[in-house]
Amino acid sequence: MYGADAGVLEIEKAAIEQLAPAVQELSYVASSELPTPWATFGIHVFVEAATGKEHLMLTLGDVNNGEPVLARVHSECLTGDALFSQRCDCGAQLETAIKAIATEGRGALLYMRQEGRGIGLVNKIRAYQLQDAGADTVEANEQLGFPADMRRYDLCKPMLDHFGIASLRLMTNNPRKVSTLESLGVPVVERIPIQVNRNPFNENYLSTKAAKLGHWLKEHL
Ligand SMILES: Nc1nc2c(ncn2[C@@H]2O[C@H](COP(=O)(O)OP(=O)(O)OP(=O)(O)O)[C@@H](O)[C@H]2O)c(=O)[nH]1
Ligand SMILES: [Zn+2]
Repeated sequence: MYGADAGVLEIEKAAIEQLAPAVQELSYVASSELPTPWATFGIHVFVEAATGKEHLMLTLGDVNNGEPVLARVHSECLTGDALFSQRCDCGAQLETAIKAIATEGRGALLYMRQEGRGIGLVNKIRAYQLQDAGADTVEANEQLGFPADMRRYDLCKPMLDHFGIASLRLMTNNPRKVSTLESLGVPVVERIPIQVNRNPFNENYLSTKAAKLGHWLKEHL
C-alpha cells in the first residue's frame, strides 16, 4: 500500500517538475533597443528565479516567421567578452556571432550568465591560477572539486519560445550544446563552425576543448 502511494507521489512529482520550469524558473522582464557598430538589435532581459541571474537575448529581424534562425548561445566570460582576454576564444566568438547576425539581418544571440562554464568568476580565476601551475582547463576544474562543465541550457527553451523561434542554425563548435538543445526540443538544422582567434595564449585551452570535451576544432582533430 505504502509502495503504491509512494509511486503515485513520484508520478505527481514528475508531472509537476515537467510543468514547472517554463512557468516558474524564468521570467521575461523587459525589452529595449541596443545599437551596436553593426546593427541595432532588440535587447531582452529574463530573470532566473532560483539564482536571480539576468539572462539576456539580442534579436534582429523577423525571427518568428518559421524559418530557422541564425543563432549563438553564448555563456558569459567576463574576461574574454569584456576585458579582451586572449586566454580563451570567447570575446572573438561573441563579436563574430553578432557581426554574422547583423550581416544576415536576422538572428538571435542568447547571452547566458553561466560564467566559467558554470563555476563562477571567482572559481574561474582560481582555475586560471591552477592552469598557470600546469593544469589544463578540465584538470583545474576537477582540482577545485567541480565537473569539467557545469552549464545547463534548459533555460534557452523558454527564451526561444518567448520569441516564437522554433529551430536554429547554430554557431558553435560544441557538440554538447547541439545535443542538449535538440534534447530540449529545439532542432538545430545546421551547425555553423565558429573558429576564431587561435593564438599562443589559448592554444592549450583549445586543444583541451578538442581532446577532452570533444569540440569540433579543425586544427586539433
Ligand atoms: N572553468 C573555466 N571556464 C572557462 C575557461 N575559459 C573560458 N571559460 C568559460 O567557458 C565558457 C565558454 O562558453 P561558450 O563561449 O559558450 O563556448 P563553448 O561551450 O566553449 O562552445 P562554442 O559554442 O564552440 O564556443 C564561458 O562560460 C567561459 O567563462 C577556463 O579556463 N576555465
Ligand atoms: Zn572565455
